[in-house]
Amino acid sequence: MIPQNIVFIGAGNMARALIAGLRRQGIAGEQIQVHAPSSAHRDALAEEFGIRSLAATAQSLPANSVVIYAAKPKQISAVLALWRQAFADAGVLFLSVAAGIDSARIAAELNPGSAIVRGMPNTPAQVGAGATALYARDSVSAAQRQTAGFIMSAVGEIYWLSDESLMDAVTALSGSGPAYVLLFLEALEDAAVLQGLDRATARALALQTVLGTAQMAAASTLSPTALRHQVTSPGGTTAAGLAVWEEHLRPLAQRALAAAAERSRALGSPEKDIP
Ligand SMILES: NC(=O)C1=CN([C@@H]2O[C@H](COP(=O)(O)OP(=O)(O)OC[C@H]3O[C@@H](n4cnc5c(N)ncnc54)[C@H](OP(=O)(O)O)[C@@H]3O)[C@@H](O)[C@H]2O)C=CC1
Ligand SMILES: O=C(O)[C@@H]1CCC=N1
Repeated sequence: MIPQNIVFIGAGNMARALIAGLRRQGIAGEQIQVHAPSSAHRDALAEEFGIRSLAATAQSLPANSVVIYAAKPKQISAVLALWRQAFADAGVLFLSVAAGIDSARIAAELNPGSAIVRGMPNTPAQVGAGATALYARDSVSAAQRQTAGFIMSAVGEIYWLSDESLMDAVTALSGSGPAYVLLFLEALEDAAVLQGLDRATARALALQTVLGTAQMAAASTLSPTALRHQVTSPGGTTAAGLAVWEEHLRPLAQRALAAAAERSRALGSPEKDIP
C-alpha cells in the first residue's frame, strides 16, 4: 500500500537517503514532511526534494500516516513524549530505524496497541543499494507491513525478521557493515601504496576489486568459499596472502560483530548512560 502522508522525525543521513528513495519511487513531495530541531537542516531537505518542512510538533496527523523515526536512539523517549498525542490515531504506522531501540519499548512509551515496525537500513541506501532488515509487531496489519516494505524497498533490498532479538546481530552486520568495508578499502589502498602503487591507482584498483567481487558473488550460485578457491592457485600469490588473512580475520570479525551487537543492546537500555 502506497503511503499518503509520511512524516520524518530527523533530517540526517538516513532521513535524506529514504526521502531521496521515496521521491525516486514517485511519491509526491507534498506527501512527505520532515521535522528536526535545526531549521537549516530540515529546510535544506525541503528545498532539495520539494517536500514540506515541519517546524513544530504536529498535534494531529491524517489517518494512515506513516511516521519514520530517524533521529538518534537516545532522543527517542523525549520525541515519543512530545508526539504521543499526534500518534494516538490508530491508523498511524510508526517505523523506527533507531539502532538498539526495541519495539516493545516504543510500544510501552507510545501506546501498547500502536502499529510499530522496526527497521535497520544502511548507508548504501543513499544510492538505492541498501540492505534493510525489518520486524513488525503483531499489531501491524498486513497493509501496514506492505507499506513499511514499500518504503524501505525504495532504497534497496529488504529482509523480514520473525525474531526481533536478531536485530542486534543485523545491526552489527549490515547496519554497521559499510564502515567495515570502507575501513578494509582504506587498509588495502594503504598497503598497495606501501608496495609502490600511486594512491589514485591503489584506490581505483581496491574499489573495483571489492565492487567486482561483490557483483560476481551476487551473480553466482557458488558459495564464497568455492569462488575463493577459483582465485587460489596452489603455491601461488593468493595462497601466500590468504595465509596471513586467515591468521587474524575470522577472530577479528567475531570480536567486531560481538562488540557492535553488545553496543546495540546497550543503546536500547534506558538505564545505561548513553553518550
Ligand atoms: N547512519 C547509519 O549508518 C545508520 C543509522 N541508523 C539509525 O538512524 C538514525 C539516524 O541516524 P543518522 O541519520 O545517521 O543521524 P544524523 O545525526 O545524521 O541525524 C539525526 C537527526 O536527528 C535530528 N534530531 C535530533 N533531535 C531531534 C528531536 N528531538 N526531534 C527530531 N529530530 C531530532 C537531528 O536534527 P538536527 O538536524 O536539527 O541536528 C538530525 O537531523 C539513528 O537512530 C541511527 O541509529 C540506522 C542504520 C544505519
Ligand atoms: O553506528 C550506529 O550506531 C549506527 C547504527 C548502524 C550504523 N550506524
